[in-house]
Amino acid sequence: MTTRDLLRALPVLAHDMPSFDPTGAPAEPTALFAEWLAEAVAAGVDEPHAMTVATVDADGAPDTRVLILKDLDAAGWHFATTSTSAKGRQIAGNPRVALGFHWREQGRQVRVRGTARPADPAVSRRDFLARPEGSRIATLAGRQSAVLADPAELDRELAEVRARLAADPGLVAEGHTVYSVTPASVEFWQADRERRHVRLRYRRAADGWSRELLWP
Ligand SMILES: Cc1cc2nc3c(=O)[nH]c(=O)nc-3n(C[C@H](O)[C@H](O)[C@H](O)COP(=O)(O)O)c2cc1C
Repeated sequence: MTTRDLLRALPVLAHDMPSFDPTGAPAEPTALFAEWLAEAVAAGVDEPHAMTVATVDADGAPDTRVLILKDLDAAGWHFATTSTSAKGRQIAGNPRVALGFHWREQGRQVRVRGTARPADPAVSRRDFLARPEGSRIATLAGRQSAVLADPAELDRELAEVRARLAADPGLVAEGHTVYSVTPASVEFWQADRERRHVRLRYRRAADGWSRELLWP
């Protein structure tokens, strides 16, 4: 079987999915996102807090990777990473980002477009200290996205950091940064088996949010 045949034999949006009535949608996109996230968790969606984060580099070329959503509040969607990583440098050069969530089991997609801002250093510090030991060791070993010339170097660094952390449990990785994404637009997409998908887009307006339906 060719890869093409393999791909074309795979079903898509063929399972039972919830319906979405946009007429009853809340005025704020964060409220609808919180509802959908809670429903995704209740439905047993695997890693519903994993999202694709798109950035652009200094040449305007897009880049994406998966990150974990750490919080959602009035400031927006939060994630944590290293400011000196590829994405951290890209955000420093151009803070415009996009987030993508895909909750396969429910046929749902949420797209957020907005601006990322680093949180107060005290917030990032608290976030770091609340992380499991393994995550702290990995971040303290640092240099995310730099070229790894020799895997043995990583093992040495991890062992060294583990010893340093045991001696000083309050160690904080300098570059660990919480970013919040202030949304400019948020789109909620609900699949339909008959392909009559529902799309609701919120756009920031002078006095709150405008809401509009989109053709599927
Ligand atoms: C499910 C999943 C969750 C991840 N969560 C994070 C995260 O919260 N923070 C992070 O820095 N990298 C996370 N990663 C790794 C990133 O996808 C990426 O490889 C890393 O941050 C380097 O990205 P960059 O080179 O674009 O800076 C995660 C990867 C996966 C698959």
